[in-house]
Amino acid sequence: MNSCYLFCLLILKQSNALKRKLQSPHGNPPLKRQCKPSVNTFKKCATEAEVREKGSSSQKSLPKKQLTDNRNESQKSKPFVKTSSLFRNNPDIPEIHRKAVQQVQEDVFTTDSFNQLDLHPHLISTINTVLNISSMTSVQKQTIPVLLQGKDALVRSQTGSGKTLAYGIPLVQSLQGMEPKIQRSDGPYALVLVPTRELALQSFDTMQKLLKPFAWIVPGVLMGGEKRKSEKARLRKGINILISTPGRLVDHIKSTECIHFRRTQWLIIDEADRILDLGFEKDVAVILNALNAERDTRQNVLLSATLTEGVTRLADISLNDPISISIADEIQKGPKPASNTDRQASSSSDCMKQENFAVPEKLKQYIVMVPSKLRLVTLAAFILEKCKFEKHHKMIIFFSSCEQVEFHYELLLKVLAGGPESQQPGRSSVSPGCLHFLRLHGNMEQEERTEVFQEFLKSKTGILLCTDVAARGLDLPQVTWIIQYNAPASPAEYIHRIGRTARIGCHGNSLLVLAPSEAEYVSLLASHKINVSEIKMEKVLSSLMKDDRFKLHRPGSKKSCGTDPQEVRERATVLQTKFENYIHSSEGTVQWAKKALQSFLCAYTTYPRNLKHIFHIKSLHLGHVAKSFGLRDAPQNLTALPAAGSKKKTKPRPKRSDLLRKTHGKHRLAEILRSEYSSGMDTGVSKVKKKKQRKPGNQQIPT
Ligand SMILES: Nc1ncnc2c1ncn2[C@@H]1O[C@H](COP(=O)(O)OP(=O)(O)OP(=O)(O)O)[C@@H](O)[C@H]1O
Repeated sequence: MNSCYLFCLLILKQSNALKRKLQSPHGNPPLKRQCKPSVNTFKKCATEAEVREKGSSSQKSLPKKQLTDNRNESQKSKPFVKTSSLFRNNPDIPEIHRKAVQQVQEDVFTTDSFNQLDLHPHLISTINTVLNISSMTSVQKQTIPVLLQGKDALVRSQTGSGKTLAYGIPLVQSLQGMEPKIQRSDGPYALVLVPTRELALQSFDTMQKLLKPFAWIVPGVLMGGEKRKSEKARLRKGINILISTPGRLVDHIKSTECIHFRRTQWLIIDEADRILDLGFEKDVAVILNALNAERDTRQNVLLSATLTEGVTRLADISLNDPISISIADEIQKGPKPASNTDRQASSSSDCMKQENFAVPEKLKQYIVMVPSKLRLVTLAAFILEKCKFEKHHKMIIFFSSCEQVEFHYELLLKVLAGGPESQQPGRSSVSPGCLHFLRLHGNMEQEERTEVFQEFLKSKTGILLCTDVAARGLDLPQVTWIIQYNAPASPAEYIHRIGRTARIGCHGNSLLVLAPSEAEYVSLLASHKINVSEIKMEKVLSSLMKDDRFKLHRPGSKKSCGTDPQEVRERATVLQTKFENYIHSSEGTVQWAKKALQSFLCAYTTYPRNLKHIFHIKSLHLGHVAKSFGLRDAPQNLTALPAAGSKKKTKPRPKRSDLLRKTHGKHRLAEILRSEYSSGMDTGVSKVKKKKQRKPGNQQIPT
């Protein structure tokens, strides 16, 4: 049993001992909270919510005792379902008092064309015709000349500003001109490290396009989940630009004889701050040792939208007198030069000290404050509003664990979209108004992961439920909404998640769902110069008025009118009842919901220490949180839950349970739970062959 699991159990016991009293968000003694006055205006019969499912409209409201009795009866005949009130005993939603901050902004585009650079004409025409790009972005204008001069660089610019081409173009320019001509069998001249498999595929795709006129240079991708044997065969044949996730590369360094870095002259680390996180640090050290052992000199490039001073530790071991390029900081440093785009790269790394990250100009950021009990219905209402009634939206929803992604995917599919028959696999678009759910997380088979990624990439609409595996680097066109159902662990991760929309000058929106006890997160974002506006939960829920599936049928009920708050609440309760009915339709689904809840609680314990005052498990009310997983009561028996993956009705997740068993220390656990950027082969690293002899004199980085 891992430490997190024990911790959760401890917390659950504590929560029970609190007898469901609500906890003050500020850590004061628990208080019985009152609902807002406006909530109290809701009539008792509705808040008691003796909600009948379809076909039971002839029944009248019953006293509470009778209701309970009826419910017991209903185990057989199911005439009634009681949903305890969603709208009572919720904590107050605090007012958000904060100063508006001036967000850091960058100019994405310049008017300069690629012709101004000293590039091979075929490369320029490929950029123009294959990639359909004519003018450089700011980061490209700053970075390409520096890299063409052979210098090392630290590059920071906002999400979706074209960093891939900022390193891709000079890389291809330099390799195509090499004499004697590069041969496939030479092996890697360049190594590109990226944190996830999908980003590896995407970068590979871009590289392939750039290399069209230079067919003798072979790019290749190594990533977890692929057959190791076929990767070995490809390595044997030769890969000149090797794109890989760190874990998978380490695996090959340790077990594949033919891999070598004799000619590796470029090291590019994309999403460098992410790759330097605790989870990857060891892998990167192994990789740098392997590179250093075979070659003394190399050109190194580190890129991210959120490069910070913390990255200088890697910079120290991997960079040689680097040039720092930070588009936003150049703007902040002083009065704008005559031409906005004419900024000079800085030779100091001072600008990386800045922890205020640029946000795309056309990105509108929102938060919604939702009491735990109402989270699920609010999410569902928001999805309906944007993807069913407004249409033409493409949405990504972030969760903090794979189990939650699987759980919400199935639940929303069954209850909101009307079952799997409404989802035709393989299609790239759906009819307007029809909800099309997809999911992506680290416990899926690679084949399916790639299929889903490709499908969402090509699709004009759709709702992708995912973990942070999709937070970094992915360029998914036309995404209009980013929902963060669980708050990210850092402002940097917030920036990357929202950065999946509003790319390269496009419009986009993001919504962060916070519990009232998490309200201070808004100030935390503001302290990093991130401005958010509030959307009221009631406004989100009012979209249920457009969907008569959630209308409460009862004798004498009047015609629905506009956004009557009482009816909105009734409908929210009907929807919640549908969720609960689905969950309580079998013991298997109840266990499944408990597991998802448990994984949420586990993930909640992994927020870093500096955020514990905002995200402390003690401020969660277990019974209320349970409701957002469709459970009618706070689970009393989480201890009795089967081991992950062993229950028939629950989703088998052997990899995850393996990972959890192999987890040592909270940081590693946090890594797995929050991000799961694993190579897919990470548990197999132990079958390691000793790597070749290191060159004497080369610096060895401790692993
Ligand atoms: N000069 C350009 N003009 C127009 N579009 C461009 C240009 N350069 C790149 N793009 C396009 O912009 C999109 C985003 O580029 P890219 O994925 O490289 O951004 P990024 O800065 O790496 O983002 P992230 O920080 O999220 O990884 C891609 O679709 C790319 O094709």
